[in-house]
Amino acid sequence: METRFLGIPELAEAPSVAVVVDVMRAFTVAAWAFARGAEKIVLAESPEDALALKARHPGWVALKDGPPAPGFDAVNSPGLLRSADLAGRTVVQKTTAGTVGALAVREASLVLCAGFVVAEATARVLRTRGCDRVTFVVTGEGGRADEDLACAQYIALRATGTGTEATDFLRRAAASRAAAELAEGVRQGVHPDDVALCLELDRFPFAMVATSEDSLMVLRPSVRSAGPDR
Ligand SMILES: O=C(O)[C@H](CS(=O)(=O)O)OP(=O)(O)O
Ligand SMILES: [Mg+2]
Repeated sequence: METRFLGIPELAEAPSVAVVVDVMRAFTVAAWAFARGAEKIVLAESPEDALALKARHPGWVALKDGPPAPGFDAVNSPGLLRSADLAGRTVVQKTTAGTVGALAVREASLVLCAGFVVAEATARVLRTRGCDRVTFVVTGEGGRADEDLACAQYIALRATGTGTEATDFLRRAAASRAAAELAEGVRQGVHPDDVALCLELDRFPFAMVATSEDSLMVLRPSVRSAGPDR
């Protein structure tokens, strides 16, 4: 498998297969939303778009990063979301890095959104589909966020089938700037358990696939299909 690791500003043309990584916190939050019963997540272009979508669909749950904001129902925190009842709900998510990265590769034929909590499930999709060229989008800090790069490198190694040990990759993520900012209260809309929740390896058995639906980019969980792994 040929892999490359790019920041959002480095995405020149649409890749064929993209794995968009945001460990802290967008795609850990997305995975928790599905675990709490959400049917789908619409990735919004802007806070204004998120609110406009919610205005058209009052039953939808609008979520954005930063502090609680008027019109929004939730913040981008796994610790705060893990007790929410989202059964059957549609979540509209807008964050600084993760959702922007996914929208930047919306023309790709396969878009997976990932963090450590869905690492093995994501790698399995790449293996079973026999993807030979994969672009990992390292969403944080213009491509330099080490929590995202470490997770991307780990998934890439798992996808090639090698028995990669996760410890060093998780250690890098735990030592990242994002982890420090979350722990020190620099970032807002934070629960004390957020960093630990973002570092839970393979907490969930599903991968997360984003596709275009009616001009929106929609993320859904993808449970392992029957049949042999390759
Ligand atoms: O909510 C987060 O952790 C960040 C927001 S920021 O980097 O603190 O501004 O967003 P994400 O897109 O999940 O990295
Ligand atoms: Mg991030």
